[in-house]
Amino acid sequence: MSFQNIPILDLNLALNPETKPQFLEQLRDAMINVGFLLLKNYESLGPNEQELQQLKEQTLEFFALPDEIKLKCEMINSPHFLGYSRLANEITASHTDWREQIDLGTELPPPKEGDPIYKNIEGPNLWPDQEAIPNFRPAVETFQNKMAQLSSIFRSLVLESIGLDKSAMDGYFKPNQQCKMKLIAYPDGSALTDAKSVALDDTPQTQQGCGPHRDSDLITYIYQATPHQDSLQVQNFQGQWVTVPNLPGHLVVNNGQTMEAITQGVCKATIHRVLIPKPGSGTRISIPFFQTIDLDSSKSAVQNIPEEIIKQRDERDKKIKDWAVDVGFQFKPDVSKEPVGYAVFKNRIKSHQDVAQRWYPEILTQVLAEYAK
Ligand SMILES: O=C(O)CCC(=O)C(=O)O
Ligand SMILES: [Fe+2]
Repeated sequence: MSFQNIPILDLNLALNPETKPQFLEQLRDAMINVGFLLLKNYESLGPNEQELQQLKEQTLEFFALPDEIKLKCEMINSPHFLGYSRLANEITASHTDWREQIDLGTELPPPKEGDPIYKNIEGPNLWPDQEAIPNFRPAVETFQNKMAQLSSIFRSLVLESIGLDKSAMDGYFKPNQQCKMKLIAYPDGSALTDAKSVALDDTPQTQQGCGPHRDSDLITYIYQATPHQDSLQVQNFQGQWVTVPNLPGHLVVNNGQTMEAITQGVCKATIHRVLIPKPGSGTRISIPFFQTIDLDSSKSAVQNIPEEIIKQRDERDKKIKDWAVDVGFQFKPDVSKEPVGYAVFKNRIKSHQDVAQRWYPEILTQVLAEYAK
């Protein structure tokens, strides 16, 4: 049988040499057999309660800004796929996502002339007008810095848990490595009665807050900022949807496809989705942080994974049935053939076709042709 619950891990156990082996064992199981976990007691290495609260307040303030201010930093103005997306403008698994969001990344310069096209994933943010929301940028940057620190330590623990040296992935990162994040608002069902899809001829009857997908990055961390319980779901390896509990003081942690690719499939990138919050439950706010690797990385997968771990991967794969029936097509990184940036770039094009139409019309045509195959 595949997993029925999301494991809960206590980071304090990892910080004490006596309990670290127990932590690593739980972590290995979560990485191989679930792909998702809930992490508690991360404050000494990551954001504290007050910093998360500030980020939540700034997120609420941002979404409450007049449309004209939000639209000034709309993603269509960014060749880097950063900025604000209005409600119902994003597509996942061929349907509209009934959410509104702003994509933010580590503040970086645009790529240089002559750089490969996928380098456009990196660039400056489109910040909302500082006068309208002065505390927004500091709250976002504090969160990014703390999460960059936490995710880097967590990555070493993951490597140790699958029998590798904790520095085994250092070569996949570069100085000032870009991290991504999103502030997302999911209006509840009763607020969507008159809503219209921007991108497709869809209605909120799909119940799709965000359609079934695997993340593209290395590891994702999600701060579920409002107490909604029944929105985020993970598909187990028999195709059943398992709800991720929303526990105060816990971050959701999940593997992305890059992680799966560079660990030879050991760490599973599990399919997940978000349902529209129940009518009357208010807007759900969720803040995922995406740890990414150097876009230029075309190193092959990590080597030297112990036999015993590979065996656990193969046992899991033998049991996988009916999985991924409705996830739709996604570009999967194949680090042995091309730099990881290509897959990440194509997935951005597919999700944000209006942005792609403006900045990369020819590549959009190619991506849609590949997607239709
Ligand atoms: O809203 C959430 O909690 C998760 C969203 C998600 O899976 C994503 O944006 O990749
Ligand atoms: Fe996701």
